[in-house]
Amino acid sequence: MNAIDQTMKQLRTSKRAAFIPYLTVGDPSLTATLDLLLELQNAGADMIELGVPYSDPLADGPVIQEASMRALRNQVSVIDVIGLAKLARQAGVHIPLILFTYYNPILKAGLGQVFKLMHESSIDGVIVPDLPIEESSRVRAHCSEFSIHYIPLVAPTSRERVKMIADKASGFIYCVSSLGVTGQRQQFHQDIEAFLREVRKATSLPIVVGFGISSPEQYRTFAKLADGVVVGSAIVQQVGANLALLENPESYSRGIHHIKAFISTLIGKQTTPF
Ligand SMILES: O=P(O)(O)OC[C@@H](O)[C@@H](O)c1c[nH]c2ccccc12
Repeated sequence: MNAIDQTMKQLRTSKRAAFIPYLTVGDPSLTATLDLLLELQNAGADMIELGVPYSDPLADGPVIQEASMRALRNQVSVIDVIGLAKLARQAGVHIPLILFTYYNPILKAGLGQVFKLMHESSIDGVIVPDLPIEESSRVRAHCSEFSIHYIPLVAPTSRERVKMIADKASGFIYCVSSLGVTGQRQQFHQDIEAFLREVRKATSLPIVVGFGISSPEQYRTFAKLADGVVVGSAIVQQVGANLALLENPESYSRGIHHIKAFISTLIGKQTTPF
């Protein structure tokens, strides 16, 4: 059984939604990302989305776009991201890791090579937001070869496609809460609850919701409606806000602590004083 399945099974027993943070890997450095992975795990993350920086992130808002540009200044490639996952495993990150990448970087790196390396790094799932399910057979074949879950996105506008997408999915279904691009928001799609109920009817897989979730209230609301909640931009924004601290060895741990405090508040855990 894949680690994602085990985690979702345990969470179902304890009646708790998975907390799934997203980070842009290499922002502002690979070292900082490695430390943040450990901090996220300590703060209560149940799985983590490892974002591959990309020059044309069409589904991303300004926060993740800027994070991608910062990481690309360090020339972070999809191979570097997979290599970091391996280092994270050696450093004690044991929760499931999901590679989050646009299609171009893995196509250019070679799907066979990418999936072999992902397997060696114990990466448990992959999300490719710009790969339509109709064109995903090659990626899904590589996923099956290494028992890596292929996690598709479904949007409130793709209702008639939900069943077809769900039938080709594994791990969980990623339901985006709103139309448009990633980024913190006050409003979500007007009938998001009905949409989540429809997705639940179309699959026996866990359903996870993401897009725009950035406050403890929003987190609590969605944690009741889904089996997992993804938070990306709000956390990536905290990395951007603490860049100066993170880029100076003297204040680095203070920067990490600020991000950790934000996450603890977001998911409703008490923080230890610095
Ligand atoms: O950033 P947000 O609004 O919290 O949404 C999650 C998102 O970051 C992450 O899952 C993601 C990053 N890039 C994406 C592109 C498409 C869909 C989802 C994503």
